[in-house]
Amino acid sequence: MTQAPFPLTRHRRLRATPALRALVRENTLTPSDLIWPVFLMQGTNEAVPIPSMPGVSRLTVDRAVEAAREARSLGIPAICLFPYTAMEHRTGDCAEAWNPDNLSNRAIRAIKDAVPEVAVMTDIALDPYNIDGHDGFVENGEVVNDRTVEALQKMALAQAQAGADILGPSDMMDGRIGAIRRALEAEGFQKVTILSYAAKYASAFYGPFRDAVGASAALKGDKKTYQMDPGNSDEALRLVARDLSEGADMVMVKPGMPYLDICRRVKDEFGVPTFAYQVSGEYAMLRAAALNGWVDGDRVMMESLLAFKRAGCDGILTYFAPAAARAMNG
Ligand SMILES: NCc1[nH]cc(CCC(=O)O)c1CC(=O)O
Repeated sequence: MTQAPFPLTRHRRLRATPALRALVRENTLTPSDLIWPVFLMQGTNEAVPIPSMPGVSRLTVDRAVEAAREARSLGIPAICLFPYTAMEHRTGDCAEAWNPDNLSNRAIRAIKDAVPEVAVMTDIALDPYNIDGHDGFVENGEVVNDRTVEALQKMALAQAQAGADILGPSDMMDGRIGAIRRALEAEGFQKVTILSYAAKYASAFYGPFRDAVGASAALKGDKKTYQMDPGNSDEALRLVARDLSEGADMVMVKPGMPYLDICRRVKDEFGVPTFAYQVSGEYAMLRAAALNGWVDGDRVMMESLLAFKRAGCDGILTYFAPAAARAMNG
């Protein structure tokens, strides 16, 4: 780097006015950087607030369609669906996961019917349907890999059939990306994309999400045998490489803010479309501080999202999506 000595160089010159700051700003945020996660529930014309996520509600399918319309008008390109599954649909065999008419698949169809321009992303993992609350089948107290992957293939095909644009395997089983990609190709779904939750950590920041989808009570034990150890960084690169080699189109790091170092490493190493998930606990802590008047809610929201862009991310899954897009649209 070449720099004249002070006072020939004065760094404050370029910070002196809004115009100059705007001119030299390296990273910016736009509504098209956002994916909006939406929680689904049974029923019609209802929204039930989630206490640990102030400002976020579970929506019935018709209300989720309204959310998709709002996404379109705000310039948010994609929404991601997470179902709150009724207790009677949580079973040992997780069959509801690939039911073509389950809540999630009905919502995909309704949204693609009404607002085809908005991309619909899904979650692929068994936890909403599993009596044990785990992302995979539990046999003799162990989360088993290969049998789970077969179930995830069926789940993926049902979602593709319903019209999903982006499949989001969030389960962290080995071999699932390749298995899902092969199934999609075999069934003629060449255009369906996979955004792999490639580096997903076993995190305490998922707490409010598990309340939102009713998984907190169901979960026995923890997810440390399949989700990553928060102490690891090189392993994230191996997992991203593996998922890309199996046919992932895009990759994700999750959680977000505590793992920006991983986002940067992934982007530098692979240069592929890289996303981060600013998860429920991150949203909850920023909202809680804002509601207490301890921080300026809008400003910490925008600053936290811009940090992902600076770390190299192409986009962010965030519960702030509609609020942030509204703020940007002025
Ligand atoms: N496979 C389930 C899943 N998909 C997204 C999240 C977390 C999202 C959030 O906290 O906002 C989780 C929770 C988990 O792994 O236990």
